[in-house]
Amino acid sequence: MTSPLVVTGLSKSFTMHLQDGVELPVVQGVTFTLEAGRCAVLGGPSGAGKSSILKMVYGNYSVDRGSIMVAHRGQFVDVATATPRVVLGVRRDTIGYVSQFLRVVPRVSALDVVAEPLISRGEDASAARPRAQEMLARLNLPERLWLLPPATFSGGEQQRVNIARGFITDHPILLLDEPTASLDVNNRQVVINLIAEKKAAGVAMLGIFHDHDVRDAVADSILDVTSFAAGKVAA
Ligand SMILES: Nc1ncnc2c1ncn2[C@@H]1O[C@H](COP(=O)(O)OP(=O)(O)OP(=O)(O)O)[C@@H](O)[C@H]1O
Repeated sequence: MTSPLVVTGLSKSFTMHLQDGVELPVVQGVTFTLEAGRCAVLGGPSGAGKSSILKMVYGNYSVDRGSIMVAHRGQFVDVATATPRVVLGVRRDTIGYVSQFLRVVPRVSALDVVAEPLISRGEDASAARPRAQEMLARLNLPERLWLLPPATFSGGEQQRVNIARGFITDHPILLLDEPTASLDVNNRQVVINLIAEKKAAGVAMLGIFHDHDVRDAVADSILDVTSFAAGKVAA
């Protein structure tokens, strides 16, 4: 089977313009392949560049060298060099992203925040809203909160809205940036179950999990970010 995501020789440094243009190397030569139905976890110490890799794959950070080939609408596109228009298409149809924090939109209810990715992909609101309710119920968000905007929710409540929004779609690739960071043990287990269901559905996942129990439960392979620059071969 063709891999949905092939990353080759990815390198990036940041130029600190306020400090005489000092170059801060972040990652070098990152090379890996994601497989459908498996979850690869980025490992390595704090500051090794794990989040930066996710942001490059999602097209949020520019890339200095290397390629990010994504199977998108029946062909491969290189996110590293794609136009913003193509990157938006990749995000709509191919790569989903569950970040640690919810980007709160004023006056939009939690239910609509969760249903929105389905509606923007052409699903009817009448079908999308019950699915959003189902996701919020699974993540134990109290029903009294569903019609309120999440701006005043607790950190864990906001994160659950964010997870519901990220997992509701059927993107074939899912990026997970510490989705369980502020969750209690019950809700962590819900996320572990959601990831298992995505695997069964053939979704390829790339994630960062600082919680060892969650990492052990979901990881099919660990990609040590520091090993690439040293020229070692990744799992
Ligand atoms: N936008 C940016 N501008 C400048 N430096 C940045 C930027 N984003 C990340 N960095 C730097 O790149 C390095 C890697 O950061 P990154 O967040 O990718 O690491 P990480 O492995 O995800 O860390 P953690 O496990 O602590 O979240 C850090 O030294 C960070 O300060």
